[in-house]
Amino acid sequence: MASKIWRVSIIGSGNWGTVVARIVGHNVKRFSCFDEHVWMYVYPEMFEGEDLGTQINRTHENRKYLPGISLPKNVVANGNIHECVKNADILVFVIPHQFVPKICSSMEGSLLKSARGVSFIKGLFCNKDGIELVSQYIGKTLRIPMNTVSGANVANEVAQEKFAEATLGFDEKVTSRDEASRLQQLFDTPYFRVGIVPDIAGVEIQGALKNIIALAAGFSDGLGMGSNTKAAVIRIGLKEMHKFARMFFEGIKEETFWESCGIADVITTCYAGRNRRCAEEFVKSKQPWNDIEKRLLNGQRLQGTLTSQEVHDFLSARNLTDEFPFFEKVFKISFEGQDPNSIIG
Ligand SMILES: NC(=O)C1=CN([C@@H]2O[C@H](COP(=O)(O)OP(=O)(O)OC[C@H]3O[C@@H](n4cnc5c(N)ncnc54)[C@H](O)[C@@H]3O)[C@@H](O)[C@H]2O)C=CC1
Ligand SMILES: O=C(CO)COP(=O)(O)O
Repeated sequence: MASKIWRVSIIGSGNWGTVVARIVGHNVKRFSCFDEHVWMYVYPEMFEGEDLGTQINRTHENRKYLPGISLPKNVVANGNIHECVKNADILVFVIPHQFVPKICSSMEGSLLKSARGVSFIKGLFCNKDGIELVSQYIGKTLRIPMNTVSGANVANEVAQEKFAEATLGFDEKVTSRDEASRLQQLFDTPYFRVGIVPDIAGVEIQGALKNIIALAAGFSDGLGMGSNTKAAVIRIGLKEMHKFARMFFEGIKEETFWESCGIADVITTCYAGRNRRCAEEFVKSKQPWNDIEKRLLNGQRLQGTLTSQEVHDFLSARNLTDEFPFFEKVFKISFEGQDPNSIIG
């Protein structure tokens, strides 16, 4: 595998998906071990009277999800999932997690046997029956080895090349250090520094759960509380995130909580993320989540509300909601009309 030229496909072209495609598009030209063309799957939709993928290839800009940022010309948008993935050695998944099952089923039978994947998705599949990381779900469904990347990465800031860090998690049983380093090369730039840790679950679970903490931070902002309150929300949220990760995933390394995928992502999301912004608006406007998402995000998707529901279903099926009172409060404020003031105290 190490001497082969890797062809890369990006599955996703939303706000973060487009930034990841931009980074990869630049990086494959820097290293001879990658094919210089990068496919980017664009979910078919019309924008400004034109098919979005066609517009991206004409303008080299994703004007719907990342306006004002140019894409390198070697990133080629395509609305046909089979064509995007059939020759790919590396599949980079960056779509909202609710769309993963459908995308995976549309890819089945199209992949190279040697393909492998990296998930940049921040979400979780959990319900009353059990819990699964998104990367585990993709790996099992498509029968490919998976890795994961997560970090303090508000997309619009990374797009403007403002310095950020991220963490690449890999499983030492299926991905060698050499392969993990080559993946690191694919994503690392001087303004986007990617560290590697042999701990997929530790990296990924935090990326999913921090979105619940961000909702609480948004409630606090919506109530007009100050920074001490928000710091309290972050502290309590971090403790529950740590407890949840430890309780339901074996082998998570303590050091991973201190990487970009951990505490740093909680901080940035609680100050600059979409979940925070929509939660502030939820408290102020008292409108339903769907209306707020449509009004504020122009087609981008929230992950925290769904994750809050999923975590609640999972915990309540096991009579464990009392063990996670903070997550439970976020759920009740979000979906059962509980007073947002109850987030603290
Ligand atoms: N935006 C950000 O700042 C960051 C996002 N992430 C994570 O990356 C993942 C992807 O997020 P974004 O790229 O920001 O997406 P986004 O929030 O911009 O969502 C829009 C994307 O969803 C696609 N979409 C809409 N309906 C669809 C359908 N039925 N089937 C398939 N795709 C559909 C759209 O075509 C578009 O590509 C999420 O898990 C998010 O949490 C991670 C780090 C930063
Ligand atoms: O994950 C993010 C920053 O690291 C972005 O979070 P939001 O989805 O809340 O914008």
